Amino acid sequence: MQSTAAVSVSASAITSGSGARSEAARRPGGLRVCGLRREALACSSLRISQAPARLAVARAAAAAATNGAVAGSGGFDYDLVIIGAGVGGHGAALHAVEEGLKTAIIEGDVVGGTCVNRGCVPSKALLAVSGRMRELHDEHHMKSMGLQVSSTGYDRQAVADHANNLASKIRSNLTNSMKSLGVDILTGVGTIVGKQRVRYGKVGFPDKEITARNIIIATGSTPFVPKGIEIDGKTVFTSDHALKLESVPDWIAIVGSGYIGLEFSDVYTALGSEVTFVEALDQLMPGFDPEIAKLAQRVLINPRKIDYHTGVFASKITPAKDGKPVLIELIDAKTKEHKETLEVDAALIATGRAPFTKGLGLENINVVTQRGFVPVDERMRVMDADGNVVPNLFCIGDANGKLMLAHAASAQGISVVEQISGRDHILNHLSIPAACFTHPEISMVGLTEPQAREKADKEGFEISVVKTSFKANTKALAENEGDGIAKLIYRPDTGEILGVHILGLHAADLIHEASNAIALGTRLQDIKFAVHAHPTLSEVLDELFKAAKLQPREERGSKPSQPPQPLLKALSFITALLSSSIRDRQR
Ligand SMILES: Cc1cc2nc3c(=O)[nH]c(=O)nc-3n(C[C@H](O)[C@H](O)[C@H](O)COP(=O)(O)OP(=O)(O)OC[C@H]3O[C@@H](n4cnc5c(N)ncnc54)[C@H](O)[C@@H]3O)c2cc1C
Ligand SMILES: NC(=O)c1ccc[n+]([C@@H]2O[C@H](COP(=O)([O-])OP(=O)(O)OC[C@H]3O[C@@H](n4cnc5c(N)ncnc54)[C@H](O)[C@@H]3O)[C@@H](O)[C@H]2O)c1
Repeated sequence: MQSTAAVSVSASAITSGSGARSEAARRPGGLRVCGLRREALACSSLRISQAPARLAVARAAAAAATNGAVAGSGGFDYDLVIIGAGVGGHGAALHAVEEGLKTAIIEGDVVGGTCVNRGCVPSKALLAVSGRMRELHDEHHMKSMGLQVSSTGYDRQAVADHANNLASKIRSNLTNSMKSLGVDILTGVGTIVGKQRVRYGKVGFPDKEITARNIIIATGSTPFVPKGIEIDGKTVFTSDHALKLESVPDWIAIVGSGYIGLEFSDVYTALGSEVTFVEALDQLMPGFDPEIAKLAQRVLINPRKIDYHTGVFASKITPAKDGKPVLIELIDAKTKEHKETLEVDAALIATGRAPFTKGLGLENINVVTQRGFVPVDERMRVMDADGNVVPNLFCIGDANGKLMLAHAASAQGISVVEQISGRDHILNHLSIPAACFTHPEISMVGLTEPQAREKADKEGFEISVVKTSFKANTKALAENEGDGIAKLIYRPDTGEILGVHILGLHAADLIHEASNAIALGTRLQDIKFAVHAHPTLSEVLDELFKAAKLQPREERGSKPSQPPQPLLKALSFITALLSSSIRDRQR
């Protein structure tokens, strides 16, 4: 039991879990890449002493990619300026300094952005508490393992402090990792004032100007609040307020059953609230694979104190005032007719996020946003109003709206730095996993079944689907956590993995075997022979891959698997090295 999480318990025997460890990933060149997941401590141990040898090569390659001028020269103040120090900007900055690029990051608020201060980090601290509370409250679960819990309770302020302290810790780790590597952290709001020129300073009065060979916009997003909803921050609020856990309402309506809604329903119900979901679409969790959403409803919604209204919009929400409760007017999502008015203690608005791109000065460079999102191509290069690439300007993370996840933002940033370092790179977004950290967790990568069927119909191939259950897994049963399935959608003719969806214990960790397989182009005919330790939850995926029925070898598509990314990277590194040494000899 972590002492910082304020759950008070008295149990006859409880085994404590260990904390997560972050680790720097190794790259072919021998340097570690510090990205989002390496945010905690590993970045400070990055071996920068190895950098100089590659630095010259990287600079030469970057120069080649940007019309011949050597990076750091040519009159620019910086090789790279990043606007926004969230996880996307941080991932890009660390990779840039590793590549030898002189880098600055401009932040208008606090380092860490949404994920660290108002998103992933504090929410996962609250979910860690809710997971333990849920387990300790589950008398049947405890008894079946021979445990007795005589009483449970929590101290709301201490739980809130746990989340806040974690955010502060990660924020300072992020800041220190950039400082120690020589990233210039510039304070103020950044505005693009012309090609390769950024001004920054106080809002409306940006008084300092810098130039950069390349600029990355990484300005993120803020909560989207539909018209008619009045936020008072006390009884009607967004995740920004909810994460402070200033209260635990007896009855809370959660508007929107996406990631935020679902995770907060897990927190609130574990802490004793009753929840009512209001969802505009016809089913809860509409973003998930429908079969997984259905099972999630059986596991995460129905047994808990949760009811729901689907197919309705919350058209008007009035905060509690003068002894009156929060009023929520529901209208039919299709006919727009008034359906009913809910009276609740509080309402959490979890209806998506809006890009934070106002005031960026995009009009100065002929860029028009689309619903606020910065238009980009598959290389994150910003497109102008005429559909042309704006040279030396990129946009990553929530601000481009491609995939609003922390690790996606960071991966896009690393991909951009690869390009400006002279190595072409396109990130395969279908290989990026996502997870919802409920108890149990849900995770996914690639296509949902309906998406895969649509693609198959269009492109004229067959798909197959197999499933395995956590109920048949020894480790899950030892933990008494047999609720859950894993689902694989694949092409029987080629063995290509199209999508994997998991609901069950530690699903968020399990998904990486599938996402790495997709990223590296590994086919089922190969991965099904990989060996998994016994007894582990990973065997759920082992079973899944083995269950896939492929066409006989001679009938299978002959298209070779995509070469692994590390191999591609190593090849492009060698090419860059050779071409820079040839150029050196010609000078
Ligand atoms: C409650 C919640 C939970 C979440 N949980 C998860 C999770 O578990 N896993 C996950 O992958 N994702 C999660 N997300 C999503 C994740 O937080 C975002 O996808 C991620 O933060 C996006 O990163 P970013 O770098 O694009 O933007 P942000 O993190 O939003 O950072 C943008 C930064 O830019 C700064 N900025 C904006 N404009 C300017 C300007 N003009 N000049 C200077 N600075 C500027 C902002 O102040 C901010 O610091 C969660 C989100 C929320 C709200
Ligand atoms: N674990 C994670 O990775 C994690 C956790 C939290 C947030 N996030 C990210 O943050 C982003 C925002 O999350 P979110 O849950 O707010 O958005 P979301 O897009 O996941 O879900 C929003 C839901 O609100 C519904 N909705 C919209 N307007 C409505 C209205 N007026 N009345 C009723 N329902 C309405 C939508 O149909 C949808 O189901 C997501 O894109 C997600 O990627 C990720």
